[in-house]
Amino acid sequence: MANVLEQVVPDLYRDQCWINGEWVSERGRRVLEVTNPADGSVIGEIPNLGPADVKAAIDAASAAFRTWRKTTAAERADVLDRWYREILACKRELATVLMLEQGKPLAEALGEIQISADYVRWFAEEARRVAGEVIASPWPGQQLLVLKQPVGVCAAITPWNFPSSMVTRKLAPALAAGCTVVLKPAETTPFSALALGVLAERAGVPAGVINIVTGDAAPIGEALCADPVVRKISFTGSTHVGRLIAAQCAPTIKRLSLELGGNAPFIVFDDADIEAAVQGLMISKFRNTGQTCVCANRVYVHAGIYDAFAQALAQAVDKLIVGNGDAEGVTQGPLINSRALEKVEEYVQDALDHGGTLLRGGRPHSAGGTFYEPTIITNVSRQARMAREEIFGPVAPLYRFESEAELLEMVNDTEFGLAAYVYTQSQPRMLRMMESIECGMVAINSGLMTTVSAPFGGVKQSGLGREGGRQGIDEYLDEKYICIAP
Ligand SMILES: NC(=O)C1=CN([C@@H]2O[C@H](COP(=O)(O)OP(=O)(O)OC[C@H]3O[C@@H](n4cnc5c(N)ncnc54)[C@H](OP(=O)(O)O)[C@@H]3O)[C@@H](O)[C@H]2O)C=CC1
Ligand SMILES: O=C(O)CCCC(=O)O
Repeated sequence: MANVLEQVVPDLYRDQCWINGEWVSERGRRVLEVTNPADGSVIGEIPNLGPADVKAAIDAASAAFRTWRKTTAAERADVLDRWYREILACKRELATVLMLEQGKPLAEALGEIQISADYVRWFAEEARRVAGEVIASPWPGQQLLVLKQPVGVCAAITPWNFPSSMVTRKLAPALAAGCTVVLKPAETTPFSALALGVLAERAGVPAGVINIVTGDAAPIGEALCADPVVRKISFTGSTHVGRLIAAQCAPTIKRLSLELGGNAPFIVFDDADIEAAVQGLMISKFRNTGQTCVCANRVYVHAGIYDAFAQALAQAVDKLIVGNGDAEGVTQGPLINSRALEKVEEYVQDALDHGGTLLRGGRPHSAGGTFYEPTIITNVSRQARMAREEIFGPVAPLYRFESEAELLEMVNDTEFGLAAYVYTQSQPRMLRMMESIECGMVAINSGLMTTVSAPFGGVKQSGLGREGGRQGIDEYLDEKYICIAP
């Protein structure tokens, strides 16, 4: 009997990997079941590929690189543009796959598919704008040039929280630059990536330019990191795995883009528009049920408005609707799996043990499974684990501050440095904050900053490199200096 995905999206469902333009089955190996986090039901199966299959994918990418790198920017832009159109034409089906494997509400899934497509279009445009440099020579008659060339075979390892947009945010700039790719999507959410592969094939992406392998992350990751043919790895996921990948890539000195964990401060000054700040926090904190790396992780509220803000936030949280992604009006899906649920439960208990007070939620949701109640905890201690570690769940911890100096000391007291949010009406304060917070991205009076045209990424242990923006394509280009004597 056909499984759920096969029934719902027959044209986009693949339970095979894509290597050298062929759809490859498990070849007698184990298959892995993929479940819907909303109810635990099995929605499909994927091959659990081993190192030999990964090697075949790398070899295919290497062979394809020889010709793909020689295509013109306009040719690559045309292929990407066709991929963009195929994605948009299947927006609803792709959103359904995403919702079923990841759990996010359908409206959010549709939004993710739109931005996935937009990354492809953005980098189709950027492909044409890659330009080198001519440098003023210190030697008479000599020419000094800088060429930009594709890095080579790249590997992309993508997470389960944005199973579609993280794929195109990596693959589109790679292809635009002239690189070829081996993609390993998260085991929990592989079908969005495989469906994007189907559409890439329809768009005419040549065999071997994109290869998709599925299975256990550790051996596949190791094979990708160890192979000298792979010249770059782009990874999004936990800082823990990011460190491991960096260490595994050290022997072959690969280029790395690492988009890792965050610990975003969300700061509300006493001159802020409280209503706007609450609306911003609802987006920043509760989008994707708190499972984004830029989610507000620490909410700092000035003592003068702390109680009023907490009350307004509680009223907004009361309006959230928890449930299956396809149910009318649902805003909060399940957590990705039982490990994620346990982690959230532990962090909440720890915050309460450290003196925090529950204002809302604080328990698994009555819907069961991995659903968790949208939660607010006030008076959270700086010693609580959630002050230092990424919660990755629908929990808003509130901290009180009095002075800017005290605030900045707390805000920067973290190994992470991805995103920060500041709500204030004071321009001098905005300037001081945007200069002083140690992070890669600051949103001022806004709870959402991700867009294809801006460079996304962190400092400190939140990662290396930038994705999106005009910077995103540079991650896939090497610079070659040429010195020409007469
Ligand atoms: N920056 C971000 O957006 C993300 C941050 N996180 C953070 O990590 C926490 C734990 O989540 P978790 O899913 O365990 O995070 P992981 O870092 O384990 O998973 C993220 C990605 O890394 C892959 N991966 C896991 N182990 C390896 C490995 N040894 N080599 C190569 N790739 C590997 C996973 O593949 P597979 O799924 O197949 O195991 C997945 O694709 C979250 O609570 C959150 O704090 C998690 C995901 C995304
Ligand atoms: O969590 C991430 O790794 C990416 C976030 C993308 C977004 O903000 O939409």
